[in-house]
Amino acid sequence: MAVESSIALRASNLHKLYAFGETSVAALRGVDITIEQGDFAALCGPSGSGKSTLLNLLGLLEPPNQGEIWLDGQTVDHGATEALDQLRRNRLGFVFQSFNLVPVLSAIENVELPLLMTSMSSSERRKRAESLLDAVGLADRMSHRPKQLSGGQQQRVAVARALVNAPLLVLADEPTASLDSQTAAQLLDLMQSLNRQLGTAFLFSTHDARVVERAQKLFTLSDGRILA
Ligand SMILES: Nc1ncnc2c1ncn2[C@@H]1O[C@H](COP(=O)(O)OP(=O)(O)OP(=O)(O)O)[C@@H](O)[C@H]1O
Repeated sequence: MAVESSIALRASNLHKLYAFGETSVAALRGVDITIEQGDFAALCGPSGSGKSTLLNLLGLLEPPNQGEIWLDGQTVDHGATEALDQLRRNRLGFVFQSFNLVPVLSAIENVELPLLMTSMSSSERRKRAESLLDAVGLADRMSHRPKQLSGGQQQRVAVARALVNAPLLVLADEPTASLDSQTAAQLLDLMQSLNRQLGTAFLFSTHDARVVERAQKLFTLSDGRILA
């Protein structure tokens, strides 16, 4: 099914069930969500309401038990592993609460990582990674390893890495949760300015009221459903 071109991602009637032994948990129970190009959107809700599960499904990291996802106008086929990997690599970026940088690589090598699977030349890769590290204010930290950087700086590297493949949408799971409030505010300023500058859509989950305030769009999850 084709969807309108201003829509970055749409999901309909998503269900996710986790089963273990005789018990199971319905983490998502019929979620509909639309992210338009250029959105700066937040997903909030109490612990256990399904925020991470929803981000994992929208990030094509896990398949739903039921429901459909359209990304960049294409219906996602969860069985087509290679096409799924390619779609994820080319159209999505990820930021995690715990930064998830590779400790033995420098900041610039971490940012270049998503480009290694593309046909881009090494000089072009380096140029893109440099320009993104510059954009996140880390031009003077390119050769530092993650442990030589502060938490806020590490998360900036992660934001640069998420954007290096020029994705349509960045999914960020509690991106400010490991940061103090001042650093969290600076990271949000940065994400917001990159959102405006590059037109990349952002969807981030959060518990933090200050993060929620910045969002143009707010989705509230409760017990596996999005509240109207
Ligand atoms: N891999 C898994 N196996 C089994 N149950 C899971 C798994 N992942 C999540 N769940 C369950 O699904 C429900 C939703 O979890 P999820 O992590 O999506 O919530 P959340 O809103 O992100 O919570 P938090 O804010 O605490 O991170 C919870 O009841 C959780 O225990």
